Amino acid sequence: MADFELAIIGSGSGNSLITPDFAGKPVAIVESGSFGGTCLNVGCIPTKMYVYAADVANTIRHSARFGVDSRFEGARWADIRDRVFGRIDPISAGGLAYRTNGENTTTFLGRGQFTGPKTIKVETGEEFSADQIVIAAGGRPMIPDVVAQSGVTYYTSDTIMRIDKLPERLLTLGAGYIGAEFAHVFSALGSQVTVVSRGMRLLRHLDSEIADRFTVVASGQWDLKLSAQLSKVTGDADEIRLDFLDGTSLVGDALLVATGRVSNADTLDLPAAGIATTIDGRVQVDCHGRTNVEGVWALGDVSSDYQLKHVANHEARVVAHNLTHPEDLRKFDHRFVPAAVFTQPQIASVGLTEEAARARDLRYVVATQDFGDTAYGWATEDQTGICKLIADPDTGLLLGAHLMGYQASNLIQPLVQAMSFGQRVQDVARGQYWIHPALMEVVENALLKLGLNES
Ligand SMILES: Cc1cc2nc3c(=O)[nH]c(=O)nc-3n(C[C@H](O)[C@H](O)[C@H](O)COP(=O)(O)OP(=O)(O)OC[C@H]3O[C@@H](n4cnc5c(N)ncnc54)[C@H](O)[C@@H]3O)c2cc1C
Ligand SMILES: NC(=O)c1ccc[n+]([C@@H]2O[C@H](COP(=O)([O-])OP(=O)(O)OC[C@H]3O[C@@H](n4cnc5c(N)ncnc54)[C@H](O)[C@@H]3O)[C@@H](O)[C@H]2O)c1
Repeated sequence: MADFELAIIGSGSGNSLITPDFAGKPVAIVESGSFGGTCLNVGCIPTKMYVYAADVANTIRHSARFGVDSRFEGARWADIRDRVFGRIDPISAGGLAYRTNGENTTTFLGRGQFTGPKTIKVETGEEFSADQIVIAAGGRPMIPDVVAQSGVTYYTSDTIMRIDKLPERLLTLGAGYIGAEFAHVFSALGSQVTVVSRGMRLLRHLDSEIADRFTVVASGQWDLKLSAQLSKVTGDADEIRLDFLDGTSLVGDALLVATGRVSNADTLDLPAAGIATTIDGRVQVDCHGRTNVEGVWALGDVSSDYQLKHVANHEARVVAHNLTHPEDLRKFDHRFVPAAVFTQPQIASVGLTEEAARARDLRYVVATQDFGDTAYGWATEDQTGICKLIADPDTGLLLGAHLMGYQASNLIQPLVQAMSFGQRVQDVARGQYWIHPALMEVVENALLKLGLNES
């Protein structure tokens, strides 16, 4: 049986573990799907390339508001798709070739499973051992039974970006990140989109003020079916029908299921290695990325509290260090994890929601700044954008930041920085210049509005 110094299951964030510290040392990497993992092939990167095309389409649609006449004449779906995957597929293929031809790296293409604490068998029949193993096997879409057992053809984020033509009527089950991003993409490019949400509001993980505001904006863009309890899914290749407990139904040409993602931990035969899992089925790790089995580590969606690429990347950097520095272990830093939803309008958040601050019985103050009440907001005719900040009035430290509006995913960064480095609101607001009349003034104004106890 071949023996490796390091074996990695999953070529997403796991691929970045092969640092110069492993130069000349034998490393195995096992991949059952597309090389490069979710973010590259079916996640962050292709979705944001589609989102950009959707933003362009909407800019054209709404240009008359600025006195610029134009007409949206349609989207060439196949051309958009081919631009996206014409960029991505060669990167995936190049990454695979690089590792396959690498002097010290061996790729195994197929599903890997544990056969013991330090041994892995690939579905191709190959089996090997390794001194250290990193589980970076990610997650997969969760499909509710009512859909899975219906026998009806449906799409997930893994498949919908490769379809041949834009559906006329798209039904989106789930109103989280993926539902909101794809609703924007398909609606802007020309589909009639209906978003089906179990709750009263979309993106319910957000601060409720932002989620409420977004739900109102979304209702002007897409058809919404809120508080929906799906009872039956039927249909054929031409039409899908969703029936709900309240007696209503919806029909569409295609169904996107976006009801969350689950860890792939259950596919790895972890019991064969004695590796423990959490109650919700993720690989259990400590703050250094160690599982309960010595020499076996895990990171990213398969084990993390977060299903975000910047978190998986961070965890990979920590584990990469720890693999070769057993006397100087680093810790994951999950204190201030930001996230953005690339829908229309964009949404970004970090830290506590107001509900969470209240539930923790914290002393806090809140300030909000509408994008529309700043000079750049006048330029963009913004009517919905908001920056909401939550801070501790005594220490002047931010507790949470929540933005909805143009470029929210960028605007939030100085707030993430302030929280990460313990910078006080007063210092951030007045200890530096803010470029006038940049859109970033929404952040400056919100900071200045916070009613703190000292200045
Ligand atoms: C549609 C979509 C959009 C997203 N957009 C964003 C975004 O904008 N920003 C953001 O931060 N995050 C985003 N995410 C989340 C992000 O993609 C993930 O958090 C991140 O890719 C997780 O990385 P990972 O390395 O843990 O897992 P992955 O990248 O999923 O890598 C795991 C790899 O392991 C392989 N594998 C699984 N089981 C086995 C096995 N038994 N044997 C061998 N190989 C195996 C899989 O094929 C996969 O290639 C998005 C996700 C989706 C689905
Ligand atoms: N921009 C980004 O960073 C980005 C983009 C896409 C995905 N992601 C990551 O991927 C994860 C998965 O995305 P997602 O949108 O699938 O999950 P999600 O958790 O964001 O949203 C899932 C939605 O499905 C609903 N739902 C769950 N079970 C259901 C059921 N049985 N019937 C009907 N509705 C149901 C939930 O109420 C929720 O509205 C996200 O949590 C996020 O971490 C991130």
